[in-house]
Amino acid sequence: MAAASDSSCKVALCQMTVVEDKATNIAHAREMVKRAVDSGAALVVLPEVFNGPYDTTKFASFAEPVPEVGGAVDEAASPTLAMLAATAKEHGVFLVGGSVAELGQPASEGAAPAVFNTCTVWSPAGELIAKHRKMHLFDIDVPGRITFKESDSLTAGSGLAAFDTPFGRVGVGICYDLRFPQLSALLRHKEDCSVLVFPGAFNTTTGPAHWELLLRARALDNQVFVCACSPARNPDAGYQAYGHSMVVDPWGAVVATTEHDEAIVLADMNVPRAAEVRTNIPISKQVRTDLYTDVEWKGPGRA
Ligand SMILES: NC(=O)CC(=O)C(=O)O
Repeated sequence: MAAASDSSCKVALCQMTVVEDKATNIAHAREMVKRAVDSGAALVVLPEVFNGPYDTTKFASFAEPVPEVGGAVDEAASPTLAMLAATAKEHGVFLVGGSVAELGQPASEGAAPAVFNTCTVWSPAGELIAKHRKMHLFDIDVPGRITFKESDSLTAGSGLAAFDTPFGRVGVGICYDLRFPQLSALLRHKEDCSVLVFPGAFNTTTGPAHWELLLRARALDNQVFVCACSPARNPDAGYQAYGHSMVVDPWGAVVATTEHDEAIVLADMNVPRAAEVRTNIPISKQVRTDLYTDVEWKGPGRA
């Protein structure tokens, strides 16, 4: 395992090119993780849906069963997860395995199996230590630019996922989850995370407008490190990923990023910096939770 003190950690975001062929993607992810570890990373992150195309008509055919936290991988049924477990163990790193389409149980008897967009996290011993099912599905319609409806083929998750490391507690969300400040706030305040990791795949419409803004906002309003890993742009793909994988510090500054081509983004995270920023600007202590319960809106968002 790459040297990591108790407080600082080198993170690597593997902005990999994803193609139509699952076996090629699995082999390529394994090779990029190795390169990241060779660069000194102790925490390695892969992109959203890294083992196949980001395409609602194809999620089901790429889906694999995902065990519960602590469970064993069925190597024949879940070759992507088998690779993640083995690679984390081989290199002794924490591996945030981007996301894969997860083959779940049918919602009712006779129904098709539910499919989730699921991030798995692997310990340096190769154990599954966290699992997050994308909580907010990416259903948008920007006429003439992009229409995407994950809910055509995916089911939303409902739980929080976080894990402990020697350098601090890390929370996980996936892509569109970034747009909901409530989830990041829960990871920060309920789960006590100092680092948030988001495998994500914004696109050439929403990426330039919102990606950096959202990552910096989540870092600043929670005073945490935010690490977001995208696929590289593949000109042959139906969905054009934005790229620009990025690490933002608790002050809201971008500390490492790239363009849209394949790359490994590396950053040193001095995790105690999060506590320092919270002392400098103590919004967690100044927050008026005594008032919000009286005035809080508990209904759905207004259209
Ligand atoms: N792909 C996503 O889940 C989200 C996205 O592209 C966006 O919010 O924009």
